[in-house]
Amino acid sequence: MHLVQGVLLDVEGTTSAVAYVYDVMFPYARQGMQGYLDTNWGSESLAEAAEQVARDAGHASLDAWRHASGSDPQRLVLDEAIRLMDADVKATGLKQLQGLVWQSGFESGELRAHVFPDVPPALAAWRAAGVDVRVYSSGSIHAQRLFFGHSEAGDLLPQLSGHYDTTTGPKREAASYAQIAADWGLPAAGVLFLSDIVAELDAASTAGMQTALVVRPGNAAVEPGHGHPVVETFAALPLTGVGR
Ligand SMILES: CSCCC(=O)C(=O)COP(=O)(O)O
Ligand SMILES: [Mg+2]
Repeated sequence: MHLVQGVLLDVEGTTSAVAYVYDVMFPYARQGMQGYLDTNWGSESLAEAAEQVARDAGHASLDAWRHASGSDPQRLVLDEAIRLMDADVKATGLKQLQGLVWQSGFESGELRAHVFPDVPPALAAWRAAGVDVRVYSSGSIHAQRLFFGHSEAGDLLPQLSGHYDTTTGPKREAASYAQIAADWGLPAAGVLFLSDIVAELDAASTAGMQTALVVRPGNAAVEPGHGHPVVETFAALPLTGVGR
């Protein structure tokens, strides 16, 4: 492994169990979506997410969608959110909506994010060694901050120096990783991207990043021959950075 100045982390299947996201967080969002829309329709953050849902659905705006369909905009957004959740589509607008619904769960303590036990000590060790750690997830930046701010291991946000979501670009496109490295101010080759998804690692590698496939309990099996180094724990990555 070459010199690592920054570590870029995927969440689901990498820092945290797929089962926590699918069995706890997604059902929480699905059950709470209609009530959240009913209570908060007209709020600024919900309006922004609703506009993004409309754009993701191919409309110029929510108003344009309403005109084209003749339907109530709140109904359009709810139906589309449920359709996307049922199809497990990680669309930017849906992820923004889910983050808003999760907020009260994380803040009340009803939700506490799972992290694998090797994650908190590795984050602390990497940071102490001068390695900058950031997150790139399909989950919105708002959701990421709630997640790592309310984990089973406590508040991990002080160990993280940045967050990226799909507003930067899709996780399976090399341009997204080039954009992240540019925003970070690091050469792509100085960044190690850790993920459970080979297509994401391929995209990061095409952009020039170092990569490792993270294999965790409960992850989907990965076909051999992908060419990425494999780790089962972050403890296998005793990185020594150079600071910035
Ligand atoms: C960090 S927010 C909850 C996770 C989430 O909604 C998600 O879609 C995870 O996607 P990832 O890109 O981290 O695998
Ligand atoms: Mg993942």
